[in-house]
Amino acid sequence: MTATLAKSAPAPAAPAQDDFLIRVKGLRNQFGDQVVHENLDLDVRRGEILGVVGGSGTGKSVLLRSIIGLQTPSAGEVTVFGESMLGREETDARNVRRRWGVLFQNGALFSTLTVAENVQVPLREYYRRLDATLLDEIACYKIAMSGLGAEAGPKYPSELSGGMRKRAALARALSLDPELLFLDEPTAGLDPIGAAAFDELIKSLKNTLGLTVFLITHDLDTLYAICDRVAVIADRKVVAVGTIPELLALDQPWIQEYFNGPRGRTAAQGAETLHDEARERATPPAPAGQQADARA
Ligand SMILES: Nc1ncnc2c1ncn2[C@@H]1O[C@H](COP(=O)(O)OP(=O)(O)OP(=O)(O)O)[C@@H](O)[C@H]1O
Repeated sequence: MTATLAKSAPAPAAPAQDDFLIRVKGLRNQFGDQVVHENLDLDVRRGEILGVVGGSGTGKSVLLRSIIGLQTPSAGEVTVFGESMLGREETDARNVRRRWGVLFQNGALFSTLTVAENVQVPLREYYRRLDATLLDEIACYKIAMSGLGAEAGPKYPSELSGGMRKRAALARALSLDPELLFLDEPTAGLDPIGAAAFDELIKSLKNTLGLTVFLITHDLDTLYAICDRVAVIADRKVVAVGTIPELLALDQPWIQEYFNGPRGRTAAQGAETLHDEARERATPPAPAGQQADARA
């Protein structure tokens, strides 16, 4: 029976090795007696927005830090762009690091530098010979890409709203034209309209620049609006990865509570409404005669 089904409906081809930009295998992280990750596996596919969710303290940020080399795991393997990230020489690691951008949870902007100077920090680190005019031009361009006006460039982080600081941090994360973007709770602290605008920005940057995005979030609306797949961390490991419908079909208590709780249902309804509105906009109105027929 199974064989017949397999013949008539072949399973989709498994992604090739180089379709994975990030591969984490058997990761273990421990602080004192506290084991945060045990035998954690995760693959991130090229070109996808992967949402990473889990309860508070389940180790989402520690996972991000392990992938980008800010946290040395006690066991496991992390490869990014096919390169092993653990135990690398600093020069090698720098060459890999320049291919990604990171937006940390609190933005992590340098408070004594203006927005434009913040954006220039990675450029100065990697391209020491760039002249001041070019640095200014690149900073202007990145600031515009992140949706800020040019007037934000000479401002200090303390002079910006929370949403503007997120965009400034995003401009800095984009400064080296990354292929891969790490975002740690990018919409936390934003009002719903600001959060939705930020989601749209991430989606359009992903589409226009061909980015792969690793996105930690608690924001259900973000998951529905922009994530291709979602990875769920619980019990110290990734317990499931898939599209939201795939996750909803699983009998996993945290997943059911998260997506089917009151907030999850509201986010799903919101996504459905947006989907319907988009479909209506995309459907050309029927000719007048046909409309009359339909009403009759
Ligand atoms: N440098 C550290 N030293 C000791 N414990 C740490 C360190 N970094 C993280 N932890 C602990 O590891 C656990 C996971 O932290 P992490 O910040 O990854 O959680 P999270 O899932 O991102 O949480 P949240 O959703 O609340 O941001 C927490 O219990 C935290 O206290």
